[in-house]
Amino acid sequence: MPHETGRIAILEDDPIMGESLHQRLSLEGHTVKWWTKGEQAVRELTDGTDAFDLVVCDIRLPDMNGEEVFRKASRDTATPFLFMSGYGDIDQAVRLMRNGAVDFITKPFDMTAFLERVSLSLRSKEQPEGTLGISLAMRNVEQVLRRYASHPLPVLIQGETGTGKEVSARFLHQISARKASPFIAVNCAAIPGDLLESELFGHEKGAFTGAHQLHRGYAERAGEGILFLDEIGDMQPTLQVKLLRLIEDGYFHRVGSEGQVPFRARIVCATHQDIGSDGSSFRKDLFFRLSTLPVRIAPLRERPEDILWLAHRFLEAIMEIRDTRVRGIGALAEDAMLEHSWPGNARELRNRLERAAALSESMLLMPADIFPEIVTAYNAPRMETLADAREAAERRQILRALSATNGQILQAARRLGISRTTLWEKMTRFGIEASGCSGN
Ligand SMILES: Nc1ncnc2c1ncn2[C@@H]1O[C@H](COP(=O)(O)OP(=O)(O)OP(=O)(O)O)[C@@H](O)[C@H]1O
Repeated sequence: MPHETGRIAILEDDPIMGESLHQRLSLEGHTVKWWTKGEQAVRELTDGTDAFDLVVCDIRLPDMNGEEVFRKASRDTATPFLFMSGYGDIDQAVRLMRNGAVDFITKPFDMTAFLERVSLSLRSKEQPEGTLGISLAMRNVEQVLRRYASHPLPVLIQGETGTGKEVSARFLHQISARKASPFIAVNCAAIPGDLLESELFGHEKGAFTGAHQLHRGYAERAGEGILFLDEIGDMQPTLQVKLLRLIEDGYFHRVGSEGQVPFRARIVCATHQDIGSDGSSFRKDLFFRLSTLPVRIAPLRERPEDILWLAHRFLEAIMEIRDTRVRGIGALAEDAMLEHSWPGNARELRNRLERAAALSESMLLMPADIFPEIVTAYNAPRMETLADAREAAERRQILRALSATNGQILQAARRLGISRTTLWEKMTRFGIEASGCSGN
């Protein structure tokens, strides 16, 4: 089973568990570091001497809680955390995932399952391949980002949770001249407000009790790259003022210093909140600055063309690294996916497929594999007219053909055995959008 290798840190106080994870990960070809104390982990994760691709972290530790370690180490949120939680810690683990951890696995687990989670976590931060989707909406996003790529101005990415805001920000980084410089991701909701200032701007030695040495913040460490401020809507008002000043002046002060540090990175922010609305308490002047170049990522339900396209990409990635019998998605499961409203967007789609691939016994995924909770309702006979049933089937078949041809309308029409004009007419009638005016 091919897999990614990387630099992995383990934070586990149990000597037997720690030793066995260390041995196994080393055997798999990873470079492994093992800490038994939270304080040790925080120190090494934040002093900038070593960079890790993944931290595998126990939630219960003798000196501090794994959540605390994650918060403190979120000074380097670019490092993904995979949590190992006991059954009673699941709520906490889920909360941590919402705050930026990549994944969690419940103890006790078997080693194969653990290694799969590690591979998936390592891959979760992989660079996008250059295409964000086949829907008109996502192609527009891609075009807009390509247009924005060469500017130094801030970009504001808005969209529901899980729509792919961070994926889009990383895409922007990859297609820009800043590619060779860092992409520093900061989850503003994951770092307590009073800590965020010194995390962003750094602090001088002796700036406050406990500031034993000079600390360079994210703004400095981003160099000439991208400073990605996720969940910007959660930033405290006092810090909003400082961010505004940084954008206007082009420099900032480390906490406890009068000296000016030039800011050379580009700011890209993301939020699922409507921070520009009248009802929002977010500073209007900052909003206008940040949203100079706005991008809106539509929810998945508004771009059904991307559902199967994403599903097949996710499944292929899962099949590459997982020992699964699954080789594809059955037609009924595809129908069910096209009918689902995807409140958790692309993240929900990925999670459902991961679970389905892990649990399914068959080669083709069935609706029950992907939607175990609604399968009864799905199987219940629904009474509809023949005309409605025919239209629904036609719509699904068109979406399948578009997914299989990466949104190429001429090719999709050929596959469907109809003319391009007929396909256009049907797509318009069914409210399906696609890119294709130009020679598609
Ligand atoms: N266009 C895409 N191509 C490939 N993977 C995607 C795409 N969009 C989203 N994903 C996957 O869906 C998941 C969620 O994406 P991402 O973290 O970018 O969303 P988000 O909008 O930033 O979420 P949040 O609001 O919770 O921060 C990730 O696993 C990501 O890899």
